[in-house]
Amino acid sequence: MDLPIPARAWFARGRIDRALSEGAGVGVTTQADTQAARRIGVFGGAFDPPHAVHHALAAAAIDTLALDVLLIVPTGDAWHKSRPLSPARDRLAMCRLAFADLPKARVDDRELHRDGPTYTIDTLTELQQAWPAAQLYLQIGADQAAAFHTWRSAQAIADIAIISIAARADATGAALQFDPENPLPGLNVLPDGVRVLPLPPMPHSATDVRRRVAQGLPIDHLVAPAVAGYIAENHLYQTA
Ligand SMILES: Nc1ncnc2c1ncn2[C@@H]1O[C@H](COP(=O)(O)OP(=O)(O)OP(=O)(O)O)[C@@H](O)[C@H]1O
Ligand SMILES: O=C(O)c1ccc[n+]([C@@H]2O[C@H](COP(=O)([O-])O)[C@@H](O)[C@H]2O)c1
Repeated sequence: MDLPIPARAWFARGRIDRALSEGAGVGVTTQADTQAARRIGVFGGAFDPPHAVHHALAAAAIDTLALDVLLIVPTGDAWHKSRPLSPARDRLAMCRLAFADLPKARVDDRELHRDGPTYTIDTLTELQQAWPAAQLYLQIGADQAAAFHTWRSAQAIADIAIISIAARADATGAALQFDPENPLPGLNVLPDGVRVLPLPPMPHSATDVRRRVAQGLPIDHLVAPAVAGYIAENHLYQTA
């Protein structure tokens, strides 16, 4: 399924450098700009690269969960991924471009500055300490919901944050197994501790984007124009 992405003037390739240097409207979180936030969403990922469904999830989470702010958190050292990620600088830059049209999104680079493997519990604990009055929402896809019990301190995460899950399809378009009655297998979560976003299962993946770039196939229907421009200008994903 292709998602239309509104092309904004500054998404044009020639303006990417300017957008990056200005932060493209989404900066690193500061205490000032989220001080009043009571509903803080956290959407972490490798974002290698951020694609159309990441954007759709972010927009849906902001609306459905009535978030004051959604932190887009690129992963530092993804201990759970078998392949090395692209440089943090590139993934951070692409996140700034990909989510810039969502006024409530903030790209937060804290995990990129943390030593050692990236654990979401560390991020949520920091946020909880910084904003003790806020309710935290953690946004994940159905693949991560199925693997959630393997995360470090998974139960503690579910105790700290409401987990918001988006259905996902595999490359064939078949929906991943996801039981709304038992959305986080192996965990003890109250019904109001979990939300499911009203989105259909979609098969997009960063793996597919990387593979298509390596094969010289178009990716314009899969990523924002500015992200496609960044990938081309920086010669990313030349090999899958
Ligand atoms: N098509 C999708 N549907 C639902 N959730 C998704 C989808 N793509 C990514 N997500 C979710 O977005 C978050 C970040 O994902 P990530 O950056 O690893 O993208 P990815 O497409 O899964 O990447 P890769 O193909 O490299 O593994 C995860 O919680 C993941 O479950
Ligand atoms: O903390 C953990 O143990 C943990 C295990 C697996 C995934 N995560 C986080 O889940 C998010 C999505 O992961 P991924 O692999 O789909 O990009 C990202 O922020 C990861 O850091 C976190």
